[in-house]
Amino acid sequence: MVSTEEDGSVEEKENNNKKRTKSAIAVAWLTFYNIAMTAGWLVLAMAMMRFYLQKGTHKGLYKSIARTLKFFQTIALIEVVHCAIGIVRTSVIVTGVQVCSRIFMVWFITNSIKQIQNEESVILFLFVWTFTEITRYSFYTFNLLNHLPYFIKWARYNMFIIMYPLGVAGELLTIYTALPYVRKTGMFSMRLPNKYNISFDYYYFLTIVMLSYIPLFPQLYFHMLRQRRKVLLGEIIVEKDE
Ligand SMILES: CCCCCCCCCCCCC[C@@H](O)CC(=O)SCCNC(=O)CCNC(=O)[C@H](O)C(C)(C)COP(=O)(O)OP(=O)(O)OC[C@H]1O[C@@H](n2cnc3c(N)ncnc32)[C@H](O)[C@@H]1OP(=O)(O)O
Repeated sequence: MVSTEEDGSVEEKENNNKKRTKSAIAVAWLTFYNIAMTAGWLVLAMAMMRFYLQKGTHKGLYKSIARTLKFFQTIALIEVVHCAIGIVRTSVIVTGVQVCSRIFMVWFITNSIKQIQNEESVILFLFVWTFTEITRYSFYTFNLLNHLPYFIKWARYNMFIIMYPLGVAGELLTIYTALPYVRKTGMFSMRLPNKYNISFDYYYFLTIVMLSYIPLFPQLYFHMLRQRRKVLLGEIIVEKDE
Protein backbone atom coordinates (compact mmCIF):
# COMPACT_ATOMS: atom_id res chain seq x y z
CA MET A 1 0.00 0.00 0.00
CA VAL A 2 2.74 2.37 1.10
CA SER A 3 4.78 1.36 -1.89
CA THR A 4 1.81 1.98 -4.29
CA GLU A 5 1.27 5.45 -2.82
CA GLU A 6 4.96 6.14 -3.16
CA ASP A 7 4.93 4.87 -6.77
CA GLY A 8 1.94 7.09 -7.46
CA SER A 9 3.61 10.19 -6.15
CA VAL A 10 6.84 9.41 -8.02
CA GLU A 11 4.82 8.96 -11.19
CA GLU A 12 2.95 12.19 -10.52
CA LYS A 13 6.22 14.02 -9.89
CA GLU A 14 7.67 12.61 -13.10
CA ASN A 15 4.59 13.70 -15.02
CA ASN A 16 4.78 17.19 -13.54
CA ASN A 17 8.47 17.35 -14.38
CA LYS A 18 7.74 16.25 -17.94
CA LYS A 19 5.02 18.91 -18.20
CA ARG A 20 7.39 21.59 -16.87
CA THR A 21 10.21 20.49 -19.21
CA LYS A 22 7.82 20.43 -22.18
CA SER A 23 6.53 23.90 -21.48
CA ALA A 24 10.08 25.19 -20.92
CA ILE A 25 11.07 23.72 -24.30
CA ALA A 26 7.97 25.22 -25.88
CA VAL A 27 8.71 28.65 -24.41
CA ALA A 28 12.36 28.45 -25.56
CA TRP A 29 11.30 27.41 -29.06
CA LEU A 30 8.60 30.10 -29.33
CA THR A 31 11.04 32.76 -28.11
CA PHE A 32 13.59 31.70 -30.72
CA TYR A 33 10.91 31.50 -33.44
CA ASN A 34 9.43 34.93 -32.65
CA ILE A 35 12.87 36.61 -32.47
CA ALA A 36 13.82 35.08 -35.83
CA MET A 37 10.54 36.19 -37.42
CA THR A 38 10.79 39.72 -35.99
CA ALA A 39 14.33 39.93 -37.39
CA GLY A 40 13.19 38.57 -40.78
CA TRP A 41 10.42 41.12 -41.17
CA LEU A 42 12.74 43.91 -39.95
CA VAL A 43 15.23 42.91 -42.66
CA LEU A 44 12.36 43.13 -45.18
CA ALA A 45 11.32 46.57 -43.90
CA MET A 46 14.89 47.86 -44.16
CA ALA A 47 15.37 46.36 -47.64
CA MET A 48 12.17 48.04 -48.84
CA MET A 49 13.14 51.41 -47.35
CA ARG A 50 16.66 51.21 -48.76
CA PHE A 51 15.33 50.30 -52.21
CA TYR A 52 12.89 53.21 -52.23
CA LEU A 53 15.46 55.72 -50.95
CA GLN A 54 18.06 54.62 -53.51
CA LYS A 55 15.80 54.26 -56.57
CA GLY A 56 13.07 56.78 -55.77
CA THR A 57 10.43 54.41 -57.21
CA HIS A 58 8.55 51.29 -56.15
CA LYS A 59 9.18 49.68 -59.54
CA GLY A 60 11.43 46.66 -59.06
CA LEU A 61 10.92 46.68 -55.28
CA TYR A 62 9.00 43.39 -55.18
CA LYS A 63 11.67 41.62 -57.24
CA SER A 64 14.40 42.87 -54.94
CA ILE A 65 12.78 41.46 -51.79
CA ALA A 66 10.95 38.44 -53.29
CA ARG A 67 13.28 35.75 -51.93
CA THR A 68 13.25 37.01 -48.35
CA LEU A 69 9.49 37.55 -48.43
CA LYS A 70 8.82 34.04 -49.77
CA PHE A 71 11.08 32.54 -47.13
CA PHE A 72 9.60 34.27 -44.08
CA GLN A 73 5.99 34.10 -45.21
CA THR A 74 6.24 30.39 -46.05
CA ILE A 75 7.97 29.60 -42.73
CA ALA A 76 4.84 30.99 -41.02
CA LEU A 77 3.20 27.62 -41.76
CA ILE A 78 4.95 26.52 -38.56
CA GLU A 79 2.34 28.60 -36.72
CA VAL A 80 -0.39 26.22 -37.83
CA VAL A 81 1.69 23.42 -36.28
CA HIS A 82 2.04 25.46 -33.04
CA CYS A 83 -1.76 25.61 -32.81
CA ALA A 84 -2.25 21.96 -33.78
CA ILE A 85 0.12 20.67 -31.10
CA GLY A 86 -1.33 23.10 -28.56
CA ILE A 87 1.76 25.15 -27.64
CA VAL A 88 -0.16 28.36 -28.43
CA ARG A 89 -3.77 29.01 -27.55
CA THR A 90 -5.02 29.95 -31.01
CA SER A 91 -7.45 28.23 -33.34
CA VAL A 92 -5.89 26.09 -36.10
CA ILE A 93 -8.59 27.26 -38.48
CA VAL A 94 -8.14 30.99 -37.85
CA THR A 95 -4.35 30.71 -38.14
CA GLY A 96 -4.62 28.34 -41.13
CA VAL A 97 -6.82 30.73 -43.11
CA GLN A 98 -4.58 33.69 -42.27
CA VAL A 99 -1.31 31.93 -43.17
CA CYS A 100 -2.60 30.05 -46.25
CA SER A 101 -4.19 33.13 -47.81
CA ARG A 102 -0.85 34.97 -47.44
CA ILE A 103 1.15 32.08 -48.89
CA PHE A 104 -1.31 31.88 -51.77
CA MET A 105 -0.89 35.64 -52.41
CA VAL A 106 2.88 35.32 -52.44
CA TRP A 107 3.40 32.13 -54.46
CA PHE A 108 0.37 31.81 -56.74
CA ILE A 109 -0.33 35.47 -57.46
CA THR A 110 2.57 37.88 -57.02
CA ASN A 111 5.40 35.48 -57.66
CA SER A 112 3.73 33.75 -60.62
CA ILE A 113 2.45 36.80 -62.49
CA LYS A 114 5.43 39.05 -63.22
CA GLN A 115 3.26 41.70 -64.93
CA ILE A 116 1.61 42.71 -61.65
CA GLN A 117 4.70 42.86 -59.46
CA ASN A 118 5.07 46.64 -59.88
CA GLU A 119 1.46 47.47 -59.00
CA GLU A 120 0.88 49.94 -56.15
CA SER A 121 -1.50 47.40 -54.56
CA VAL A 122 1.45 45.00 -54.08
CA ILE A 123 3.37 47.71 -52.24
CA LEU A 124 0.27 48.39 -50.14
CA PHE A 125 -0.09 44.83 -48.86
CA LEU A 126 3.70 44.46 -48.48
CA PHE A 127 3.84 47.59 -46.31
CA VAL A 128 0.85 46.49 -44.22
CA TRP A 129 2.08 42.89 -43.75
CA THR A 130 5.57 44.09 -42.77
CA PHE A 131 4.30 46.59 -40.21
CA THR A 132 1.84 44.06 -38.77
CA GLU A 133 4.32 41.22 -38.51
CA ILE A 134 7.04 43.30 -36.85
CA THR A 135 4.47 44.38 -34.25
CA ARG A 136 2.94 40.91 -33.84
CA TYR A 137 6.19 38.92 -33.47
CA SER A 138 7.79 41.50 -31.18
CA PHE A 139 4.59 41.41 -29.07
CA TYR A 140 4.86 37.61 -28.70
CA THR A 141 8.62 37.83 -27.96
CA PHE A 142 8.38 40.48 -25.23
CA ASN A 143 5.29 38.77 -23.82
CA LEU A 144 7.18 35.46 -23.51
CA LEU A 145 10.06 37.30 -21.82
CA ASN A 146 7.57 38.97 -19.42
CA HIS A 147 8.80 42.43 -20.43
CA LEU A 148 6.07 43.73 -22.71
CA PRO A 149 6.22 47.49 -23.36
CA TYR A 150 2.71 48.98 -23.37
CA PHE A 151 3.15 50.65 -26.79
CA ILE A 152 3.75 47.25 -28.45
CA LYS A 153 0.67 45.79 -26.76
CA TRP A 154 -1.29 48.89 -27.80
CA ALA A 155 -0.05 48.66 -31.39
CA ARG A 156 -0.78 44.89 -31.60
CA TYR A 157 -4.40 45.33 -30.53
CA ASN A 158 -5.21 48.68 -32.20
CA MET A 159 -3.32 48.99 -35.47
CA PHE A 160 -5.06 45.97 -37.00
CA ILE A 161 -8.31 47.98 -36.99
CA ILE A 162 -6.91 50.00 -39.93
CA MET A 163 -4.20 47.63 -41.17
CA TYR A 164 -6.45 44.60 -41.71
CA PRO A 165 -8.84 46.33 -44.16
CA LEU A 166 -5.88 48.03 -45.87
CA GLY A 167 -4.08 44.71 -46.30
CA VAL A 168 -7.20 43.05 -47.64
CA ALA A 169 -7.73 45.96 -50.07
CA GLY A 170 -4.15 45.56 -51.34
CA GLU A 171 -4.59 41.80 -51.76
CA LEU A 172 -7.96 42.02 -53.51
CA LEU A 173 -6.80 44.80 -55.86
CA THR A 174 -3.74 42.72 -56.74
CA ILE A 175 -5.82 39.64 -57.57
CA TYR A 176 -8.24 41.82 -59.55
CA THR A 177 -5.35 43.27 -61.58
CA ALA A 178 -4.06 39.75 -62.22
CA LEU A 179 -7.35 38.50 -63.68
CA PRO A 180 -6.85 39.74 -67.29
CA TYR A 181 -3.36 38.15 -67.45
CA VAL A 182 -4.68 34.90 -66.08
CA ARG A 183 -7.50 34.86 -68.65
CA LYS A 184 -5.15 35.77 -71.52
CA THR A 185 -2.46 33.21 -70.72
CA GLY A 186 -4.70 30.44 -69.35
CA MET A 187 -2.08 29.86 -66.65
CA PHE A 188 -2.59 27.04 -64.12
CA SER A 189 -5.70 26.03 -66.09
CA MET A 190 -6.64 22.71 -67.68
CA ARG A 191 -9.04 22.64 -70.57
CA LEU A 192 -10.94 19.63 -71.85
CA PRO A 193 -10.24 17.36 -73.59
CA ASN A 194 -7.16 16.12 -71.74
CA LYS A 195 -5.92 12.72 -70.64
CA TYR A 196 -7.07 13.26 -67.03
CA ASN A 197 -10.54 14.37 -68.13
CA ILE A 198 -10.34 17.24 -65.65
CA SER A 199 -11.19 20.87 -66.28
CA PHE A 200 -9.84 23.67 -64.10
CA ASP A 201 -10.01 27.38 -64.80
CA TYR A 202 -7.66 29.50 -62.67
CA TYR A 203 -9.55 32.66 -63.68
CA TYR A 204 -12.76 31.38 -62.08
CA PHE A 205 -10.82 29.96 -59.15
CA LEU A 206 -9.40 33.44 -58.45
CA THR A 207 -12.89 34.91 -58.69
CA ILE A 208 -14.02 32.40 -56.04
CA VAL A 209 -10.99 33.24 -53.88
CA MET A 210 -11.93 36.94 -54.06
CA LEU A 211 -15.52 36.15 -53.13
CA SER A 212 -14.38 33.96 -50.22
CA TYR A 213 -12.96 37.08 -48.52
CA ILE A 214 -16.59 38.16 -47.92
CA PRO A 215 -17.41 35.39 -45.40
CA LEU A 216 -13.84 34.74 -44.15
CA PHE A 217 -12.36 38.17 -43.54
CA PRO A 218 -15.06 39.34 -41.07
CA GLN A 219 -14.41 36.21 -38.99
CA LEU A 220 -10.70 37.04 -38.70
CA TYR A 221 -11.47 40.68 -38.01
CA PHE A 222 -14.04 39.90 -35.29
CA HIS A 223 -11.64 37.36 -33.79
CA MET A 224 -9.07 40.15 -33.45
CA LEU A 225 -11.69 42.54 -32.02
CA ARG A 226 -12.52 39.89 -29.37
CA GLN A 227 -8.81 39.44 -28.61
CA ARG A 228 -8.53 43.23 -28.28
CA ARG A 229 -11.40 43.37 -25.78
CA LYS A 230 -9.87 40.48 -23.82
CA VAL A 231 -6.32 41.83 -23.69
CA LEU A 232 -6.81 45.60 -23.51
CA LEU A 233 -10.10 45.79 -21.63
CA GLY A 234 -9.78 42.56 -19.62
CA GLU A 235 -13.16 41.21 -20.76
CA ILE A 236 -13.72 37.51 -20.17
CA ILE A 237 -14.82 36.03 -23.47
CA VAL A 238 -16.22 32.54 -23.74
CA GLU A 239 -15.17 31.36 -27.20
CA LYS A 240 -17.15 28.78 -29.13
CA ASP A 241 -15.04 25.88 -30.43
CA GLU A 242 -13.58 27.30 -33.66
C1 LIG B 1 -5.90 28.37 -51.01
C2 LIG B 1 -6.46 29.72 -51.17
C3 LIG B 1 -6.88 30.33 -49.89
C4 LIG B 1 -7.60 31.59 -50.11
C5 LIG B 1 -8.36 32.03 -48.91
C6 LIG B 1 -8.95 33.33 -49.15
C7 LIG B 1 -9.69 33.88 -47.97
C8 LIG B 1 -8.91 34.89 -47.25
C9 LIG B 1 -9.63 35.69 -46.27
C10 LIG B 1 -8.67 36.19 -45.22
C11 LIG B 1 -8.01 37.44 -45.54
C12 LIG B 1 -6.76 37.67 -44.69
C13 LIG B 1 -6.02 38.73 -45.27
C14 LIG B 1 -4.74 39.07 -44.53
O1 LIG B 1 -3.65 38.45 -45.16
C15 LIG B 1 -4.54 40.51 -44.53
C16 LIG B 1 -3.58 40.96 -43.50
O2 LIG B 1 -2.98 40.28 -42.73
S1 LIG B 1 -3.41 42.58 -43.47
C17 LIG B 1 -2.42 42.96 -42.05
C18 LIG B 1 -3.23 43.05 -40.78
N1 LIG B 1 -3.24 41.77 -40.23
C19 LIG B 1 -3.30 41.51 -38.94
O3 LIG B 1 -3.39 42.38 -38.10
C20 LIG B 1 -3.18 40.09 -38.61
C21 LIG B 1 -4.01 39.77 -37.48
N2 LIG B 1 -4.01 38.36 -37.39
C22 LIG B 1 -3.30 37.71 -36.48
O4 LIG B 1 -2.68 38.27 -35.66
C23 LIG B 1 -3.25 36.22 -36.45
O5 LIG B 1 -2.89 35.80 -37.67
C24 LIG B 1 -4.52 35.57 -35.96
C25 LIG B 1 -4.33 34.07 -36.02
C26 LIG B 1 -5.68 35.96 -36.86
C27 LIG B 1 -4.88 36.00 -34.55
O6 LIG B 1 -3.92 35.78 -33.68
P1 LIG B 1 -4.16 35.03 -32.29
O7 LIG B 1 -5.45 34.33 -32.22
O8 LIG B 1 -2.94 34.22 -32.09
O9 LIG B 1 -4.31 36.17 -31.27
P2 LIG B 1 -3.28 36.65 -30.24
O10 LIG B 1 -2.15 37.30 -30.92
O11 LIG B 1 -4.05 37.52 -29.30
O12 LIG B 1 -2.72 35.33 -29.50
C28 LIG B 1 -3.54 34.38 -28.82
C29 LIG B 1 -2.69 33.56 -27.86
O13 LIG B 1 -1.71 32.77 -28.54
C30 LIG B 1 -0.42 33.18 -28.19
N3 LIG B 1 0.43 33.09 -29.36
C31 LIG B 1 0.00 33.04 -30.63
N4 LIG B 1 1.03 32.95 -31.46
C32 LIG B 1 2.13 32.95 -30.70
C33 LIG B 1 3.51 32.88 -30.97
N5 LIG B 1 3.99 32.82 -32.22
N6 LIG B 1 4.36 32.91 -29.93
C34 LIG B 1 3.91 32.98 -28.66
N7 LIG B 1 2.62 33.03 -28.33
C35 LIG B 1 1.74 33.02 -29.34
C36 LIG B 1 -0.62 34.59 -27.71
O14 LIG B 1 0.38 35.04 -26.87
C37 LIG B 1 -1.93 34.42 -26.96
O15 LIG B 1 -1.73 33.73 -25.76
P3 LIG B 1 -2.52 34.07 -24.43
O16 LIG B 1 -3.98 34.04 -24.76
O17 LIG B 1 -2.09 33.02 -23.47
O18 LIG B 1 -2.05 35.43 -24.04
